[in-house]
Amino acid sequence: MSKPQVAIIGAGPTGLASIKQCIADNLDPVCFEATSYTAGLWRYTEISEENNDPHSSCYNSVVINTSKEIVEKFQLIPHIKFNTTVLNLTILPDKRWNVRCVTKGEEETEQVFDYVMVCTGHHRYPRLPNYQGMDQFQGNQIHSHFYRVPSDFANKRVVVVGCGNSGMDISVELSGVASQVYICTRRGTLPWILPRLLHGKPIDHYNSRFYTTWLPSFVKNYFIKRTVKTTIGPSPIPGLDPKTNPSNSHPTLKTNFYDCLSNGTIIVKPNISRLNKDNSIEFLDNTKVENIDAIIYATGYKIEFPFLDSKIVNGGGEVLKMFDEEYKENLVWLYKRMFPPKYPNIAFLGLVQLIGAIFPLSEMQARYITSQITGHIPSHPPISEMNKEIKEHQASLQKRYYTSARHTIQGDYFQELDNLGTIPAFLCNN
Ligand SMILES: NC(=O)C1=CN([C@@H]2O[C@H](COP(=O)(O)OP(=O)(O)OC[C@H]3O[C@@H](n4cnc5c(N)ncnc54)[C@H](OP(=O)(O)O)[C@@H]3O)[C@@H](O)[C@H]2O)C=CC1
Repeated sequence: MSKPQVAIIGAGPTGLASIKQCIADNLDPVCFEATSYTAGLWRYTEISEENNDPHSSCYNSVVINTSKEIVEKFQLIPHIKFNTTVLNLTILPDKRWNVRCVTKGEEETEQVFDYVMVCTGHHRYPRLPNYQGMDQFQGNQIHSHFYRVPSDFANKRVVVVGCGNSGMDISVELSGVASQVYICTRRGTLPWILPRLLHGKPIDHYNSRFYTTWLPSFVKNYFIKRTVKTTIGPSPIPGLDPKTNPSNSHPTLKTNFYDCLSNGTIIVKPNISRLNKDNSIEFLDNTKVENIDAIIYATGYKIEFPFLDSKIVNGGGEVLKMFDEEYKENLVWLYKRMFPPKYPNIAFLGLVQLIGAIFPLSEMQARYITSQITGHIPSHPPISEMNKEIKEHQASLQKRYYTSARHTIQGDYFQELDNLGTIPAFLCNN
């Protein structure tokens, strides 16, 4: 009998884990990778005329592990079709998937697969705000996806929009070279800023099952607030400390942001109300800054899969009606964070924003899927049960996090691993 054929889309860390696991389970994987290299969105690439729409969102100072070891050790390269973009996936009457793709400089081709593992990540397509006057502003406007090095902004007056990790990192980098940096927060406050290291260890290493699963959130919030108070302290500019609890948002990690606030190289502003032709910018508190050279929108990413009908990922009409306008832009309606209830033989991996590293979960997801393809673990429950699980998960996210497009795929490290790893047949098989 021939081996089941599996299409893997993307050779980033999640795609590489998927190839490795398919090989281990005696499946036949073909990985389609749009670029000429592995590591996908996690590989730093310069922006140039030839590479003006980069895959990677990494700026030069982000420290990354490009997964070279796994590629070499498990001999994954022969399974990857580089420079090959998947254009379209269609489901066939026998529930297999037709993959239409094109390799650079060649004709389009089609191939049928028993299963598809989508591993393209969620930091590829910039989300932009919509401000009055954006089309009239004469300065440079870019999304943080296109930001690479601070020297491009030397001696410039720059406005950074958004206070996630990108906005905070970039504004601090720029503060060393720009003549003035402004950062806008649409919440009116700064986010919770947590120490990167605590007693010499990365802060996420203090996560434990007991902490994340058993402690009530008011106790967790108390501990985090106390840690922040004793390590970082409050904002040096009064009135900017967050009004929500630490557990209500994706955390932001410490840079020397507060140093920059105190010496004035970064000034915090509320959201923008309009941009003007004379390069001035007005804010919601009726203040105005003049002569702005550049705006960097660090406003996060859209979760998109251009080769697929979006309702496969977000559940479509009836499901979308349940959510707020912004939240539904990035809604992911997947059973166990991977499986669209109505579409068999396809899974999305790495679509969880963990507080902790994503790579162990990607690997666990790949193992779960290949165990299911090989029949070591049971297939899915009925569609109604899958929808119920997703609905409950989304309700718990909405209860915990404030409503924002950045919070639709949040996950806790241990719960997400346990959600897959506690199935006995799965453990025995691996
Ligand atoms: N060094 C590191 O470890 C880094 C990690 N990252 C990770 O990459 C991921 C993406 O981060 P990032 O690029 O910061 O994106 P995020 O989605 O995390 O943050 C986006 C920011 O933009 C704000 N925003 C969104 N839409 C608007 C709007 N229309 N008007 C004004 N403000 C808006 C959000 O506000 P609100 O909160 O109100 O939604 C939020 O402050 C995260 O997981 C992050 O942790 C990124 C950079 C560095």
